[in-house]
Amino acid sequence: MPPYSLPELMSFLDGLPEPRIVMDRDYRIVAANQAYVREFGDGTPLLGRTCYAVSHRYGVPCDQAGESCPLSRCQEAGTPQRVLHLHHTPHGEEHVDVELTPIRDERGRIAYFVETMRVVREASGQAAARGLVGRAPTFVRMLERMMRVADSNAAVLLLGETGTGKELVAQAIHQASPRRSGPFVAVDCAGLTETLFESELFGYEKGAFTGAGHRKLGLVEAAAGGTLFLDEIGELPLSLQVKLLRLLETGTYRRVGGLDSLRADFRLIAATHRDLAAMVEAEAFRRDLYFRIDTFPIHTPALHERPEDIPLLAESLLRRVDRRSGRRLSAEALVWLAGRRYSGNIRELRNLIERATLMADGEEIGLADLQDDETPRPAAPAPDAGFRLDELVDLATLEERYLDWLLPRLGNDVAAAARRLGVSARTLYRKRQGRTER
Ligand SMILES: Nc1ncnc2c1ncn2[C@@H]1O[C@H](COP(=O)(O)OP(=O)(O)OP(=O)(O)O)[C@@H](O)[C@H]1O
Repeated sequence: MPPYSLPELMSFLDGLPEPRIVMDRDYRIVAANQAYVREFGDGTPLLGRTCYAVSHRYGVPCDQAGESCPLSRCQEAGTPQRVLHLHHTPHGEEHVDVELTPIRDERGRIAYFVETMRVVREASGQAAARGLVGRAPTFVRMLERMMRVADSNAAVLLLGETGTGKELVAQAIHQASPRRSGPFVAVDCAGLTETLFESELFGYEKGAFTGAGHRKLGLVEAAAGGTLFLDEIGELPLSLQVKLLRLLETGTYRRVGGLDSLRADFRLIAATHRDLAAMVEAEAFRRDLYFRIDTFPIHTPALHERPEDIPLLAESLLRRVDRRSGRRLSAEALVWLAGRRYSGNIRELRNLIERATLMADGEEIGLADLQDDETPRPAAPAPDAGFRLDELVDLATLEERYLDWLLPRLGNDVAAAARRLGVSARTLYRKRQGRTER
């Protein structure tokens, strides 16, 4: 017998707000608390049914259906296990954060498992008019990392191609964090010049410089109690990286023209589409700043890493951009969208759908509406188009043009290009920045 009888365990669990069930070693539900019945109950009795049948409609445990199973992991490791699963709920399929804790009998053997569930409100597994949507394994992996880090105050670094949803992910982490009632302040580092950096981030006192007619709050101060999102951090010039590092290390700053040292109170989320590690090697990004912001990196997958999500995203984006409600994409249109390459990722998909909604007159958006795309797109260059030069140029220009031709072919991956060219990434960065090699 376990140290607690089932009725004792249940009366304890019933008092808890989160949905919880108790399972035996054979995956059978032996008890469910009131919160679980309220949120996940489907009207049919739960007791005696297996968790995989109720949550997934599987005939076999999750690990035999190609998913990770927290129960078998918990059994093997003997410690609590946490995973993210897509579960059937009365509201359709939703992402659920599942935590399993073993309950031992007096001889130390695992007798039961208590499973605690939390529906992830920050992302949807079905088409939705707002927020993150997705169900592909790469998306679920990202979501799992987001949910793990959200509770903490750790710095997060979002790494992913342009248009993969880094800003949306940053907002979702903020929403899932204890700072959700505080502000979310986004800063585009690409737009920060030397002169703007301090006045934008730290604010200024009245009379700090000509034109400073009143005290202005900086973005760091505006983010107090919330999250500061530094977008495009890879674009920050080296001279400004030092200033940012000082803020992060000391946790204090001064308004321009001010004497008081003010304490910063924000959770940092930074994002970039650049290969920061390669930039560090190339000395284009400070190593100390990199390690300061890289506490918890999260990769935001490109569309080609989650092609199965394209129809779901397309349906969701249609609800967001169409001024007429209730229209659908034709089956043919969905197939065409799913088979396309997107160098601009979800942003490009969104634009494509928005244009099509303007072209379509009927209730259905068809292939012709999508293909009526007259804007010349900076399409990814055809891989077989060779390098050509039709005029006489000096060697420096030749090198420059060759790099202009080569880099897009390698996805603008400087580290990969450097390997192909037999030079260091650092040399290549310097060439791109128009500097002479040291
Ligand atoms: N998982 C998702 N579900 C639904 N919409 C998404 C998702 N990810 C991104 N989007 C939408 O795609 C567009 C681009 O997203 P976002 O601006 O967050 O990308 P980004 O990675 O920050 O881009 P950049 O690097 O260019 O700043 C936005 O309209 C956003 O709402």
